[in-house]
Order: sequence, then structure tokens, then C-alpha cells
Amino acid sequence: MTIQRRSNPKVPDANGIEKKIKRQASAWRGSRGPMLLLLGGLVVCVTVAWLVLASGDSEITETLVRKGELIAQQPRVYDVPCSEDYDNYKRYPGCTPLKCGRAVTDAVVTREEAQMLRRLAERGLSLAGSDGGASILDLHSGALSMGKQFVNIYRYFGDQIGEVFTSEDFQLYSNVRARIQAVVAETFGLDPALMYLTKPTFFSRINSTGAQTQHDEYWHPHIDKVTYGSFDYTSLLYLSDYGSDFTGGRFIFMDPSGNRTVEPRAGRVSFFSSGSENLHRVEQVTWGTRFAITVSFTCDPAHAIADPALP
Ligand SMILES: O=C(O)CCC(=O)C(=O)O
Ligand SMILES: [Fe+2]
Repeated sequence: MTIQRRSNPKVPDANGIEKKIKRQASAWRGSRGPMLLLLGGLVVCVTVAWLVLASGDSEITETLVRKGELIAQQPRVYDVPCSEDYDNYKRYPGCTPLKCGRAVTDAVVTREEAQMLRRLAERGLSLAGSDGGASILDLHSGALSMGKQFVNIYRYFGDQIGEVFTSEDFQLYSNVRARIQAVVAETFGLDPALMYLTKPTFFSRINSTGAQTQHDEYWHPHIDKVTYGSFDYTSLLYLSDYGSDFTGGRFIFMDPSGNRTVEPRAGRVSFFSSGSENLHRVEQVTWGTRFAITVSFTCDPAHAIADPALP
């Protein structure tokens, strides 16, 4: 007995299936172009998003000076109109800014000197340091971050501090300070004898550890003249390299027209008039350790301080 195959209308025959597969294949071939385009677009979007996130700050309008550039001759100067805040302060002829701006030079402090100063900072900060991401060491007042507060290294460590710092360290600091003072005076057309070192002047060490207290929140926008009172010219000497010693941590001028950055480089000096024409912040450090020194100058002799010295 032969089994009769009964045709089932719900089950298409082999021919039908083959035709359907061919139809689907040609439909897929037709839509492959747009699909590939969509996939490509997705890859580009994800890459751009990753690059923006990896670069740390998405609002950079312009990079004024890159880490890889060397400003080896004259400082690179950017003029900025002075803010009106200066009208509210006593004027000191020969020092109070008549022209405001910002400038960067790699020709004032050598990388070797920056390395020596960085070692000095490392030695001092290894005595304590903040629990959060930002520690300072002020050789003038002796303030050193410790846990959630500060101690005075000269009082806390007494005579032992002579085993940490040498008189050569202090000599180097004062030598470098004098050179920075000279370049600030020359760039802004001031009399260097009528501007004075002022406090606070401090080494900073920043890493990506989360903030534990407000002192660790170094990234807030601020105006130095408002924050520190006596500052008329701020200078920053960088002791480590953006991109290789740390990521994030760029210096950002926050102008009404956009953000402008300076990328730190060991030995680089960045300086600017301290009024609200130079509102700024430091981008959060995302990896590694960033060292810098804030060295600032006042026009008011009443706020002058001497170079730091071993007690
Ligand atoms: O370290 C820096 O780049 C900037 C520090 C700063 O803004 C300051 O000390 O007031
Ligand atoms: Fe500042």
C-alpha cells in the first residue's frame, strides 16, 4: 500500500519555500545599504561620545597652549580688557593693571628645575596629605594638608623639618620666584620693584580621589582677587605633564564667549591679571597626579611677604 501524500494548504511545498527565501534575500540585499549606513552612524556616534567623555570636559572652545608645544622665546600673550573691579581698589601706579590679560611661557623655568621643585613637593606632601584629592603645602605659612584639616609643618615636625627640606630648596624657590616676577613685570609693563610676593603661595598635589571636605574641591570657578583678596597677578608654575603624568586637570579660563584652556607642562609658567576678566577653574583630574605651584603678586606693600625660609 502506498501512502498517498495529501496536499496540506498550510504547508507550502519546497518550491514555494525556495521562492520565499529568494524574495527575502533580495529584500535584504535592497535594505543592506541603509542598514550599513545606520550601523556606521551608530559607530561614529559612540566614538564621538567616548572621545568627549575621555577628554574630560565637553565645553572646551579653544586650547590656548597645548602640552606638546614649547613657548621657548617670548611669552605667548593674550590681551583681555580689564574688568571694572579695579575701580573698587586702591590704585598703585607702576603696578595696578592698566592692561590685563594672560600669558604663557616655557622659557623661564627649566624642566630640571621643575623636577627639583616637584621632588621638594613630593617630600613635603609625603609627611601627610589630604584624605581627598587635593593637598597643599605652603612653605611660607607652613600649612600642610593632613587628613581633613591642616597642620603647621614647622610646629608639627619641629627641627626634623631640616631633614626634609634643605636651604638649597628654598634658594631654588626664591630664584624661580624672582624670574617669574621679572617676566610678569615685563609682560604687563610694570616696575618689578613695585610688585610683591603675597600669600598664600603654595604647592598643590591633585589626584582623582573623591573630595572629603570643601578644601578638596579645587575645580570650582573663581576669581583670584575675590578668593584671595591681595592678589593682583597670579602665576602658576606647573611641575608635571598633562596627558602623561595625569589626565584631566587642564586650566580653564571661563570667558563669556567660551572656555579657553592651558595644558600643564613641567616648567610651564602661566600668568594673568587676577581680576574677574580671568574667571577660571581647574578641570577635574581623572587619572594620575598633578603638581603645581601658585605664586602670586600684590601691588599693595601692606600685603607683601618675604620668600619662604627655613625657621
Ligand atoms: O593649579 C592651577 O592650575 C590653578 C590653581 C588656582 O586656580 C589657584 O591656585 O587659584
Ligand atoms: Fe585660581
